[in-house]
Amino acid sequence: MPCTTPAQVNTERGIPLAERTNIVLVGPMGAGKSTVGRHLAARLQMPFVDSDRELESRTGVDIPTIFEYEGEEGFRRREAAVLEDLCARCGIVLATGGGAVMRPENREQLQRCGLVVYLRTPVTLQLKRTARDRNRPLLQTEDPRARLEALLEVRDPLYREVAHLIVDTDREHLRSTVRLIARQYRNECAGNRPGTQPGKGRAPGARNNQKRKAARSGHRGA
Ligand SMILES: Nc1ncnc2c1ncn2[C@@H]1O[C@H](COP(=O)(O)OP(=O)(O)O)[C@@H](O)[C@H]1O
Ligand SMILES: O=C(O)C1=C[C@@H](OP(=O)(O)O)[C@@H](O)[C@H](O)C1
Ligand SMILES: [Mg+2]
Repeated sequence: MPCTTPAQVNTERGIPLAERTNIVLVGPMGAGKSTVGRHLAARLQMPFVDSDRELESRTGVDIPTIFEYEGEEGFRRREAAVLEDLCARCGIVLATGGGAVMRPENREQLQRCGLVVYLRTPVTLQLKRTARDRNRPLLQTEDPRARLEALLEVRDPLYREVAHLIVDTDREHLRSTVRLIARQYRNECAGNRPGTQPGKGRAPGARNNQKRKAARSGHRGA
């Protein structure tokens, strides 16, 4: 269900821009989705939801326990159900888990419900940021670098497919990443929320995936 007035129409993939009132962060483990999401939400005064934390609070157990008892398949099933519920909300900042893009139905819902931002991060940085955390079952392996590389090979095209905007987190500090996404959201989507006005101008440094794709396919982007 659209959150607001269907005044603006975006031709890209037939998805009305007016449905996008959320900000959705995608990207690999250690990209900073949870961290950037929390700061972004504070800056924009929007509620912040992390789909992994939501899943943990619904089940009452942590992610490694879900993997232990139900395997990755069980985790993905639960994750998809959580994402479906969260995508029905309006005006939130949503940090997804790194594998949220694996299911086509997730990709479609994420795309529809918000401005999707891919936090692109090199594997070396992912490794550094996740080294001390035991809460990611997929990295509890002999060779986490090889695992991250293999995952990125499969997932990078999916992150790109779903994203409206790609931000390189290795080139930007946390604060400037947050500022850049906030500005882009204000420009593109904030006017969709009642009582808000879209901003002016484009955030410097932002790479608008939608517009690049639209230019290639001869469409006009959002
Ligand atoms: N832009 C950043 N610069 C420096 N450290 C970061 C940045 N983003 C995240 N981190 C750190 O990296 C770790 C993993 O970040 P997290 O937000 O949990 O990533 P994700 O949710 O994408 O897996 C955290 O300790 C966080 O403080
Ligand atoms: O990449 C993945 O498949 C996963 C990423 C994790 O979230 P973060 O990306 O926030 O670390 C979490 O959802 C789970 O451990 C699986
Ligand atoms: Mg996270």
